[in-house]
Amino acid sequence: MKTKFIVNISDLNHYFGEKKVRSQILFDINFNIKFGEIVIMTGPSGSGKTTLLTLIGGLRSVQEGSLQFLGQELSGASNEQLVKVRRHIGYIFQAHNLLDFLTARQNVQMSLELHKNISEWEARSKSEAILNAVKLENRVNYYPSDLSGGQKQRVAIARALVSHPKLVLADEPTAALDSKTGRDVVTLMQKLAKEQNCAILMVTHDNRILDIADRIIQMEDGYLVKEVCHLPNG
Ligand SMILES: Nc1ncnc2c1ncn2[C@@H]1O[C@H](COP(=O)(O)OP(=O)(O)OP(=O)(O)O)[C@@H](O)[C@H]1O
Repeated sequence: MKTKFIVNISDLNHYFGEKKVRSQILFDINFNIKFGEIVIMTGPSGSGKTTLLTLIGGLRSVQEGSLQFLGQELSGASNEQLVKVRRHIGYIFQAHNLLDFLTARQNVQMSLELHKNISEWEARSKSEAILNAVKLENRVNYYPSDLSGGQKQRVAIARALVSHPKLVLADEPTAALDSKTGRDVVTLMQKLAKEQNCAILMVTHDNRILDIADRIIQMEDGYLVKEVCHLPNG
């Protein structure tokens, strides 16, 4: 049966450490993400947001409970299966994580190189097109050190979206930006994601951007404590 959810989590628990120092970080998480939906996750520092994001992203192994991505169970998945899952996901982090020795285009193109059936010419032209979409057409050959914070974050958005992922995971993408630039960056993410029917799960402490969400969820001490649905302008 085809699932309407891109992510489907039930009774998920997670622990760090072993034996006596083992401590539980996530408790009984139940939550879904629909195709094309923008979900914002908030909550105090240390409440487990990044841990949950990395589990959903196939960047760490599920220990207890169920986490399905596109209907595929990630609990007990092999490394190979996790690598395949990651191809459907774009990642955007606070510190943009661009490679300094590659130009804007090369940084974007790198993420297409995971997709082996794309020729170099095609990868290059797709990369230039998406840099165009984030209004960096005149910065294609610039290195990250010659770009502003907002421009770097736009390259990171282009890199995350160039392969048309089903889901983008963003961890505080506006943290290093002033409020206007931060706003522009998330508006752009929202626009591109809606065009591509790509879901976004974004961790943020930035109250000024909450209105771009279809849904807001809140973490506290490892629990998902609150969910606000159907915002008026979501
Ligand atoms: N690799 C690790 N080993 C042990 N404990 C960890 C590890 N990673 C995170 N933790 C602990 O797990 C808890 C949740 O951390 P997490 O980074 O998920 O929180 P967060 O809500 O994303 O915080 P922040 O908003 O500060 O980024 C914290 O108490 C943290 O110290």
